[in-house]
Amino acid sequence: DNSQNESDEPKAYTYGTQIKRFRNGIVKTNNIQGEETRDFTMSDEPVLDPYPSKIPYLMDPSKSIGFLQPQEIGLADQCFPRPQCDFFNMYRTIDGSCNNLLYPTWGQTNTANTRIIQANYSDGYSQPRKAVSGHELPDVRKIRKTIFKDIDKTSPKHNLFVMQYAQIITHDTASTLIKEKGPYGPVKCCNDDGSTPEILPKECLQIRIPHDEPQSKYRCLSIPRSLDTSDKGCDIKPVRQIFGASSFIDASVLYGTDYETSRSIRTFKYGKLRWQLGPNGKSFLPNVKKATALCNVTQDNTVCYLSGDPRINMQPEMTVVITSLLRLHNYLCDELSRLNPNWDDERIYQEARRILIAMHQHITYNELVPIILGRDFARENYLLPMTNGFDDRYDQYLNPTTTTSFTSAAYRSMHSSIRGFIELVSEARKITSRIRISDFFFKPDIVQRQDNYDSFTRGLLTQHAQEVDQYFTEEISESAIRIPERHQRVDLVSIDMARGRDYGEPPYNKFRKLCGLSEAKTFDSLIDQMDKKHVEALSKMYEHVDDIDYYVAGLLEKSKPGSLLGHTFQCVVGEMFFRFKYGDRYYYEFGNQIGSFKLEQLNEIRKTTLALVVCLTSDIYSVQRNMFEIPSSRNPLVTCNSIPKLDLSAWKED
Ligand code: HEM
Ligand SMILES: [Ca+2]
Repeated sequence: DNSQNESDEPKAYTYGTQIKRFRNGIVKTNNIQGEETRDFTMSDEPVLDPYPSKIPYLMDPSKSIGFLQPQEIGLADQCFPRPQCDFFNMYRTIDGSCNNLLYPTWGQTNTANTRIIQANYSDGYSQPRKAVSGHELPDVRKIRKTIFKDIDKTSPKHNLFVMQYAQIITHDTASTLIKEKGPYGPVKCCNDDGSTPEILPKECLQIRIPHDEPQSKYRCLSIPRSLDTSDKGCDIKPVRQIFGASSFIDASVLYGTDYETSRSIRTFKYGKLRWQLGPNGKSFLPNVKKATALCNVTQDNTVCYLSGDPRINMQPEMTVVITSLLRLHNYLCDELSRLNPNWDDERIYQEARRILIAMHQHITYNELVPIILGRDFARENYLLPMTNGFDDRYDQYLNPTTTTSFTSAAYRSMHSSIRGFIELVSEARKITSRIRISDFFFKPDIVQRQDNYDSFTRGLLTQHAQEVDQYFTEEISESAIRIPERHQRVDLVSIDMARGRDYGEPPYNKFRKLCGLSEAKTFDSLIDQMDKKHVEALSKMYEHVDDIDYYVAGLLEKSKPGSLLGHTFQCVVGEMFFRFKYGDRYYYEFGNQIGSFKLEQLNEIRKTTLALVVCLTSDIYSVQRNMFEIPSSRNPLVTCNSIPKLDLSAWKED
């Protein structure tokens, strides 16, 4: 009887039918009309991981313990009204609703995150986890100061574009909302003068400063807890977090996730999105010149951009890449109106949006995913796009909703790849200046000064990323969101750990089990995934091996061959990208769906590269083909003229 112990017994029946169904689809290759891609960008790339692991969904079901039952995964669905769906809508909705026609709230904005392992709250409802002994877990700031120091270790091969595109995927698929109102008014986790409130409101996460750190009265780190189903008056147990973005990889960062925003950024002429001309005659996102919590302008003549996502002004490189998507959208509109002069604004907007999303998904699965997860792993788990034909593996029973384990730990680990100083680089690939990133949080003005836009982009292509490891730049762990007038500094790494506890993430050991490893009985058994010194660090920090935070141990794991991530992060991120793909009815490679492309259109989309997008949307003359790797003799700069273009004539209507 496995009803007694939630996660100890194999649940062969969990997902049984769906697994079989998907597996049949895969095993019987005659079901697939096309071929999986082999290597696109580097044909001589060797196999790095001869034994790539499988994501939980594709693993032997008896091993994928820890999964919730389908009805538990969809537990929060009952909290939200069922939207009315138009079954014949060729285009995605803005908020992601009705993507799944059976479960129309799956992936929809302002619904709840889902989980892949049952939550671990100390009260079974919403209070953060405690140690097995019943004591408090170690303070996150203490862990941060002891284990996650600032040591410079750059990736030999990968550039900062990996970091930046990865963050775009984050904002596309997740947006944690926070509790803003408590019973006694707005939630304040830190006083205005930067000191800690004497009684911390229960809507706040306690982040204590360890005693051996220099103390200051004005050093408050506490942060609000995230908004959850109980705030929406929905009493499910344990709570689920509400998120403010559509789960699907649908460029909602550019287009918005609610109808009001999406309309506010449209011109309603020729399908185009609103733009303004920068001083150099190039288009930039609309400048709203309005200070908000997420844009720190003090004077009227400075810049605050508007786009589909409020985090657009967070840091300049984010702004640069979203600006390139804006330019791409408007370029596509020009091309489509030239081909189809009779199309109205709505038609052009929707078609350009559909093409842009497809290009964005293609870059994600063809270029980014193989870098983050490893090409062999990506191939093993059916994440690579096909070279021709349609894919018919849409799975209506696969829930694409963003999971808490992905956002609070596995994918957040890439905060480790951030550089503290950002290089601006000339066409001759000389560094022309270097900025300190914390000077430019929420101050995007710099992007449209002189030719900075191009220089930032070249910087993303030539500057090495940091390794995804236990080291984090103090630019984010000591000064992210430096607000000088409020003496407030934030430690993003401590927040990451605290957020995991806020979400009720189970400890590391559960993820070992989920991902096909054995549950560690003692600290020493962790040695299969990490160096001895890390095992020791963990055993000094935590009382019990079952206490270890997933985020912490995951970052200490050795990375898998060809991947930026260790075993359990690769597993959970892999699972998520699988769901974002096979759970998205509008995924660009699917045939036989209402929103499917024609085959000749699909084959054009497959020519998309990040190189093409950068060439189309900037004044840069040369780029490397493999855009997420540093230029080298194997990955030389080539002129933009030599990058294959898309021929949009397949979109011309008779
Ligand atoms: C300079 C760059 C970046 C800054 C300043 C930054 C900052 C932040 C902040 C302030 C949060 C919210 C923390 C919270 O309250 O829980 C966050 C969340 C997050 N970040 Fe970053 N981040 C950066 C880059 C990245 C990158 C490269 C990734 C790559 C995957 C990433 C992944 C995430 C994820 C998954 C979340 C959770 C999102 C959510 O649930 O809303 N971030 N980041
Ligand atoms: Ca989205």
